[in-house]
Amino acid sequence: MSSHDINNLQHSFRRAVNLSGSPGAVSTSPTQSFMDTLPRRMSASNKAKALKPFSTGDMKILLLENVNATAVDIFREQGYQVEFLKSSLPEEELIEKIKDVHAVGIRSKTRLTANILKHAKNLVCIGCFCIGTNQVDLTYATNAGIAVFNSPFSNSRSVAELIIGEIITLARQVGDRSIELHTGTWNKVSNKCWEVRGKTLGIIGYGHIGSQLSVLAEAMGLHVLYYDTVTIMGLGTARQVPTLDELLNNSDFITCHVPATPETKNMLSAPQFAAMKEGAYVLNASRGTVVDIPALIQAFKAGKIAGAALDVYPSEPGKNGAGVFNNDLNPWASELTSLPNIILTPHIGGSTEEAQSAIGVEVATSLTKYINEGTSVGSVNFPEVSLRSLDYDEENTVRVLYIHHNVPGVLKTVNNVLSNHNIEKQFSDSKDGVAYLMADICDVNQSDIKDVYDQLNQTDAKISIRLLY
Ligand SMILES: NC(=O)c1ccc[n+]([C@@H]2O[C@H](COP(=O)([O-])OP(=O)(O)OC[C@H]3O[C@@H](n4cnc5c(N)ncnc54)[C@H](O)[C@@H]3O)[C@@H](O)[C@H]2O)c1
Ligand SMILES: O=C(O)[C@H](O)COP(=O)(O)O
Repeated sequence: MSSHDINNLQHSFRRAVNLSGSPGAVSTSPTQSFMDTLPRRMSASNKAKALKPFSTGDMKILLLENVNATAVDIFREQGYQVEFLKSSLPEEELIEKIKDVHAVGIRSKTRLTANILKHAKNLVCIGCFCIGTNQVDLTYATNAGIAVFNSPFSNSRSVAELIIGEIITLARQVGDRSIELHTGTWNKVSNKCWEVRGKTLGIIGYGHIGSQLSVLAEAMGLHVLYYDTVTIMGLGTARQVPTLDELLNNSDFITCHVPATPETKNMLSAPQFAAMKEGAYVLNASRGTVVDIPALIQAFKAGKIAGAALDVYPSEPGKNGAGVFNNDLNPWASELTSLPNIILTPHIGGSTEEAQSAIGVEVATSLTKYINEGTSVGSVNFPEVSLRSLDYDEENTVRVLYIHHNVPGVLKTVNNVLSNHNIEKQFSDSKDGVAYLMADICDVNQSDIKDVYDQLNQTDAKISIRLLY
């Protein structure tokens, strides 16, 4: 039995009826062994309240990158132990911290590589408090039985609004005029300053953000073209084009809203800049790998593009501070920062109060439901499995959470074990070679629980097991 299994088992066996906010909450001591902790049932007066299936006070949550207070509140209300840090952590420090936590919450900066995750022996789930999940080694996480959650669209509107602001800022050279006046220079010019009305916006990636942006842009009188690998119905009069080149040839503003994938790496590089209209503007608030920045610098210097707005970079600092965006991080940094009409923002596309608050609630709720009930709805790497709440009024009911490799014969073996009891309800689904079975079994005596666990633990296909009761 791995230490991951042991921990999951111990936590499952340490269940107590721990009611959130209840002064009389019962919690088992972390020093108790699982044999000491007989299941305790809710009293009738507490029936309506949320029930934690084990001692939530034992759950350790590590939150990095200044995750919103809404999330911290939700976790603390559950009784979890929460460690909150404002910044990301260097690899060595993260390895130390992640060793004994059950859930970790990150944003876009923290890389959860296989090398880090292999130390996370107790980790049950990861919360990406953002849209992107490319910072997590999803393959490793899946094969280690770690569910990953994100917030797929809570900050889409914030990004779309930033891009609208930047389109006008670029077209009117507002950034340069502002910098000049900050240093006392009055430079009233109209040369190469444009209205956006009647111009064409080319959107690369017409997903949550791209499509929101499309609606806002049309309201300002822009024509919208979009390129996407999937055929998508255009909103308003926006028109999908069949090739990236067609979009590049015909757009005055080109904005990227695609995920970081091998296909989107350097999607805008020298040939694509060459294909753009003279004096086009380029915007990227997706991922730093999508635009080849040295090629962008060359295109700008050659007069091919008239300006750019970048919110994301191939390498980004792990924390705020003066001087952290430098040539050590990205070798072209000083050259880029010296150019006019290039708006540079520190990955703030989704950084609004509204977005962060909504993301905090959404991801913390998903993690809590997964930890307490096993519900994987909304997970990016697990099959979505859910059952109605476990009936804690029923004596001797146990919820079995069994994550396994999706190979033939597993369900037969598992149900052979479970069918010694009354299987009240069961749900199973698979995704990319990994399957997840959730079952509530009744008539399980205290002495049977370890037996169920041991038998499931011996199955070849097992990745991880939790028993909630
Ligand atoms: N700057 C920020 O703060 C910020 C905030 C939110 C999201 N983002 C990033 O923005 C990106 C887009 O987010 P979203 O929510 O709109 O994603 P989404 O998944 O809703 O949409 C992405 C779209 O890109 C398309 N696509 C994928 N590969 C493509 C390719 N090779 N060519 C053309 N189209 C392709 C998809 O079909 C999809 O329609 C993500 O990378 C996300 O991480 C950045
Ligand atoms: O993926 C995202 O949602 C964005 O890149 C925002 O990331 P952040 O939470 O680190 O600002």
